[in-house]
Amino acid sequence: MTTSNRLRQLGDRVVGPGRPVYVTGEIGINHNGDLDNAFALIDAAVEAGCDAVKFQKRTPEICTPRDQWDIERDTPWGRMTYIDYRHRVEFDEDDYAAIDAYCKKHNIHWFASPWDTEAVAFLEKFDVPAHKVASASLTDDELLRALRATGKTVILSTGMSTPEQIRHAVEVLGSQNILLCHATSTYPAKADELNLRVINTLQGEYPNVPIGYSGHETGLQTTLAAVALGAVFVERHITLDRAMWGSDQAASVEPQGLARMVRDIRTIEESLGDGVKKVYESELAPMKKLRRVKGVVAEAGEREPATV
Ligand SMILES: C=C(OP(=O)(O)O)C(=O)O
Repeated sequence: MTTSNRLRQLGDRVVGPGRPVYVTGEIGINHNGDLDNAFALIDAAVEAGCDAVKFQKRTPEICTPRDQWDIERDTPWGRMTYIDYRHRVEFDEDDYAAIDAYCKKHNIHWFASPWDTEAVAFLEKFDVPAHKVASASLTDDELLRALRATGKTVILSTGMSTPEQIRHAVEVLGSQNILLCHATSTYPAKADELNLRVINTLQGEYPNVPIGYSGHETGLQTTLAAVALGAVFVERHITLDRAMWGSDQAASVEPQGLARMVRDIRTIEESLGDGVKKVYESELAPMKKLRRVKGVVAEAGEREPATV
């Protein structure tokens, strides 16, 4: 198996085995429709060393079932109908133009998961490096076909999906431009339902597709384990404060945690190495001091070192 066909272009970055893990801070709708919140979240992602921030883009009239439009609910902005609320947490074209400029200025990618085909057309007005398919949209062939037509890398999340549904979605999207993400779609996801070994199952089943991880757990250890298992792309929801209004906030990572997570991902990718057993130059002094039976002496860095 070569790795070259498991590499994907995301703007000016190449993502895949042997390349730095591409880390995405999923803002989703944790900005609560407030551009200042979005900028503060972008700042946190830049500060942490993320490669991208991500949003969710919906056309409310298409994504909200008609029978829910008029249901009233209490929100931080007063009592309003559900359709008004969905509009309240959506950014318009001017907002995204401001986000685009802000991300360019701070040298961080942004992209989004469109939840309907109008949202695909909306996002295509911008120079986004990729599109994402949320797990909930994996069975939406019309959306997948619209995304395939963009020619961009499509990141496909696989939460709440069967192997057959995933195979069908891959067929509709074509495997050449996609990156698959293992995910469990519960918020927060429990450790015993993360099933991180599915990352290896997907690697085996889709040898020509890079495999990543989109996490909704609390804590960071399991996301780091996903990287150790070979995830080449990582996405976690981010928030300014887990106590903020919104259904995704509680299962999101705050700025300090995000910085720790990216730092630890970089250490893990460095420490995974190339898998070739060798004796390091730096091991020679400890070897001299500690090893009683010398064995066959090998040069530092040789592929087949000492027999002991
Ligand atoms: C919900 C989303 O993705 P995931 O299924 O990976 O959480 C999304 O990208 O909007």
